[in-house]
Amino acid sequence: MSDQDPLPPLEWDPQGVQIQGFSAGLYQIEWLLVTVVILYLVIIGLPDEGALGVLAATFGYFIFSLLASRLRFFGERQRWLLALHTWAMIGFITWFLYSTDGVTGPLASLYLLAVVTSALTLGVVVTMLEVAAIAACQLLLLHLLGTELLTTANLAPVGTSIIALLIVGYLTASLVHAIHVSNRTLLKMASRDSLTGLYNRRAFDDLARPIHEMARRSGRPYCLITMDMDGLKRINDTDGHGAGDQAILGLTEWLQACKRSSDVLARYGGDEFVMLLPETNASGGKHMMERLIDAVKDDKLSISVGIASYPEQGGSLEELFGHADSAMYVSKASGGNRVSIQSVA
Ligand SMILES: Nc1nc2c(ncn2[C@@H]2O[C@H](COP(=O)(O)OP(=O)(O)OP(=O)(O)O)[C@@H](O)[C@H]2O)c(=O)[nH]1
Repeated sequence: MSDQDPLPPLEWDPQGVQIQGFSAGLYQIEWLLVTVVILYLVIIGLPDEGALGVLAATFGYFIFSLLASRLRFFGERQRWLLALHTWAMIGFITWFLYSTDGVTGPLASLYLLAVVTSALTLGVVVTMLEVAAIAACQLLLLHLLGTELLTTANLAPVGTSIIALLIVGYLTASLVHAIHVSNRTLLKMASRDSLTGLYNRRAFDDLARPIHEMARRSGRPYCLITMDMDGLKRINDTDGHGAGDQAILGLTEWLQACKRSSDVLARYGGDEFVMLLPETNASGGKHMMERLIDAVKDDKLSISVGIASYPEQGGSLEELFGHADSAMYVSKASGGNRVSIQSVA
């Protein structure tokens, strides 16, 4: 979908929503980091050398966090912006350790904040890469502080803390992944019809609302179509429920074949389907449904269709549903297998 496309995404994006929700709390983690650092400086005192650098880095990091939370970077739900925050965290902690107590001091555990932030939002691979970056930073610190690198006494504490970060990062990211998987399954169960795999009524209502709002703001039309299969009860009664299911699945296939990717299709109830066609007026929707009725005849399927379009036939979704349903009943009462548009006085 291009940037100019007026339509909202037609798929729910649980991970995106989760990232957006997490971002609201991210600045609290960053301010916690700044608070711990300030407390440390107040209690232990500024280092003899490089005090100005420590203060400047702390102030700079505070401003970065403040601006990032104010600018609402995360409105775009971009993961790389979250990654940028964790890299800034790692950079700031490394600089602080360099200027104060060195690699193995108590503040080295602050790296945990970056690892947990990453594990909660960016996945196992990125988290492991960040732990590797922290290991590199710690080795660089040892080197810069003039410590002999290749001695067990110096490498052991760094190695131990890196292993701890690896375990915490891996376990947290794996658990979050498992939660994403189960969320996706739950979302699918809650939003899809089990027979056809189409959106159910609840999902359709959720997806239709932003399209309506978008059309209202842009003044562009959209078309709401309600459909009801003709004679499904007779198919069930004469050929069995399995044949009825096949008829529903057959119609679903035809509907999916004729719709555009931006159209939203749902099974609204037993033998009722509903479709929303963005950027389409009533006559566009009518042409499409007449072609469909013609095509499904070959499969001995028959449907009654009602159409209402925004803004011609109503200013709200509820009104449009009312008009489309009335039109559909007109089609049904006229013998079915036809399309009707209710004229609005
Ligand atoms: N096989 C099958 N039948 C279903 C399903 N959901 C609803 N039905 C049946 O579909 C039938 C719908 O009946 P009606 O509303 O009278 O619709 P119809 O038989 O198509 O009659 P008209 O709408 O008047 O043309 C009912 O008998 C329902 O039990 C389903 O998932 N599978």
